[in-house]
This record gives sequence, C-alpha cells and structure tokens, in this order.
Amino acid sequence: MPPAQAAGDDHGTDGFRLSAPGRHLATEGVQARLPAGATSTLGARVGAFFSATRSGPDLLVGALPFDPHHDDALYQPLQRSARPAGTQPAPAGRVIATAEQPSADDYASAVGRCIERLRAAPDGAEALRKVVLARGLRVEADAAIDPHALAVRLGRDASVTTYVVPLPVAPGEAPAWLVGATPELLVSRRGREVVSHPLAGSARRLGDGAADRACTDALLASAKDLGEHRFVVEAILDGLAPLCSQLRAPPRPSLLATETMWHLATRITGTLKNAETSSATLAGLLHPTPAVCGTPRLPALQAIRALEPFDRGFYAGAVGWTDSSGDGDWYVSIRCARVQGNAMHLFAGAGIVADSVPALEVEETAAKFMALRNALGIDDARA
Ligand SMILES: C=C(O[C@@H]1C=C(C(=O)O)C=C[C@H]1O)C(=O)O
Repeated sequence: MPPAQAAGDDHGTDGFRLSAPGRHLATEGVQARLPAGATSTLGARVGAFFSATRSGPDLLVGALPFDPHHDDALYQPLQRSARPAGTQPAPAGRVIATAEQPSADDYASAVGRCIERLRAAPDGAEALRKVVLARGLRVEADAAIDPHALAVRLGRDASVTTYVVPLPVAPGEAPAWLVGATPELLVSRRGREVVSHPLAGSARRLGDGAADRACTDALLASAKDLGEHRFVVEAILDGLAPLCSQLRAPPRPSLLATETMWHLATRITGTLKNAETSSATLAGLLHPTPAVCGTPRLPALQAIRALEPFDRGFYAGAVGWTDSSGDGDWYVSIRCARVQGNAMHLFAGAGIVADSVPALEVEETAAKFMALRNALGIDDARA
C-alpha cells in the first residue's frame, strides 16, 4: 500500500459539502489524499489510511466514480468548516449555450438497441435483465459557475441531499467539482446499524394533485417499474446478507417525492455481525447497484460502455464520508453536474428493461434534468 500523498495541485483543493435538513458536513483544504484505487479495494485502503497515526480531522471525504475499475478521489480535509451563513449569490452568470450529448433522438435509438439486447438475452442467472442508460446536457455560462451557490439553490428542495465534491483534474486545468442534489442513499453506517435507501422506478412530478395521484397510482402498480425496483433491492439484500445478523426490507416499495420527481423507494435496514465492517467496505461492496448500472453488474457495465457516447466519470458513482470508527454516509451521485469554469456537464439516466419504451425513457431523463435546470434557470425543452 503506497503512503498517502500530500496535497497536490492537480485537484480542486477545498470545498467539500454534504448537506440535508438537520445534517451538514463541510470541510476546507486537503491534509492528505487516500491513495486512489478501484472500488473493490476501498475498504482496505481506508482501513490502512486510518491505521497509520496521523494528525488532522478523523475524516475522509470524496467521491467514487461510476466505473468501479476506475480510480476514486477521497481525501482527509484540513479542517471542518461551519455552514455558510446568509444568502448566496446566483450560481452562474447567464446561460449562453446548451447542447445535448447525445441528442434525444440518439438516446432513444440507444435505448431501442438496449431493449433488443435485453429481449435477446437467454434465460438464466447470468443473462442481462436491466441496463441504466444515461444522457448528458452540456451548459455554458458567460461567467464561472459557483458550485457552492448552485448547491444552495438545489438545497431549496428539502427532500434531497446536496453535495459539492472537488474532483481530480489534469495538471494546469481549472478546478472541477461534482455538484448535485441526490434523493438516494447508497449506504449509511452508525456502529453496527446499516441503512440503504435505494430508488428505481420513476415519473415526473406534475404539480397537480389529481394528475400526480393518477401518476403515482400507476407507478405503484406498474409491473415494469416494480421489476426494475426489485433488481436493486435484491442486489443490496444479497450484498448485505452475509455481513448482517438481521436484515429488514418491506415487501413492497413506497413512494419518495422530490420537488420534481416521484420514485419507488425501499428502506433497507440491517445489523452488522462484525462491528469492524466499515461504511467504506459496504459502499465498495454495493456500488454500483442496479439503480445506476443494471443487472447482472458486469454485462450491464459492458452494455453501458457500448451504448453511451461519453465517460460517466463521477456521475452515478457515490459521494460521502467515513471516519476511523467506520461510520459514514455514502449517497448515489445522481441529479448532478460536473462543473468547471464556465462549463457544466449535466447527467440523467433511466433503468431500461425488456418492456421499456424509448420515448418514455427520453421523457424520464428529461424530468431528471429538471432539478438542475430549475437551479440554473434553464427552461425545459422537454427534449
Ligand atoms: C440514474 C439516475 O437515477 C436512478 C434511476 C432511477 C430509475 O431508473 O427509475 C431512479 C433513481 C435512480 O436510482 C439518474 O437520476 O441519473
């Protein structure tokens, strides 16, 4: 295991924030970086980091990338900081350009090709059952985008956890951040108690009582959405079962509402057999769940690589913190954008199964852009 690196100049150096009503973690600066590695080695690297005697806060913060084979970006901050007081400036100057990547039409055809693959998959445990396909929206402003002001805007929705995480950049590049407002908890650990709150199965929130009731009734009764959801719950239960003496999940999902979306949600709780099992080990084991990747994991990853025309980077990864006791919170990094200078890259994805309909997945991903669009003041083209 290589020693932790000193703070370098190839990362954004400060400004981690993770915030929800009643919970707020903010840090400044970088004391030491966790040697980067693949997601499966996260628990071991975090354990080795904390077993070395070190000064500074008892804390690692940062992000896991979507692709579990790529390097993560975690560090020990210099210090915790207080919640910023008062009002924030606008997050960006004027938005001067937006560009879909891919276009809505190209996304619909990728979904169509994905459905063909799913329908052609043979029966059997290893066959492809679900793939989460994402699309992007590039946004350019006429001034540098302030990630913290954007997060404050996003945090007007009390149902989400907002985050700002400094990301690695190439030497000489401007600092970059992942900024978002996630409704989805990958895993949280306090002592032996573990919670995961996965989502899958979604619809746009319409802001009209009767229409929303019809929409949520349909979501709760949809065999397609319940099936998409079940894959996620089963993967998390399968991952946690060997590590837990007790594991509980309600038999059917319930509804979770953000200001812009409805989701099917299941709150899973467990008690660890071994108090040494850290939140980093749990996050490393569970990520990426079928909520953002698909099932089975490996063929779904291969389908995503073949069908998506961009690298997800830290979108659909996880953001969070852990301390030396192993406690920590890890959220699924969705409803987010990579922010760098005047440019942003927004992402939204949707779970595809054999009976998905491409046009509806275009609509679902359009709806999932809304939280960020609203915060930036960009109209919904319904693209
Ligand atoms: C992939 C995203 O969302 C995920 C996919 C969902 C779905 O397919 O219904 C729901 C919530 C998230 O787990 C995203 O928002 O980009």
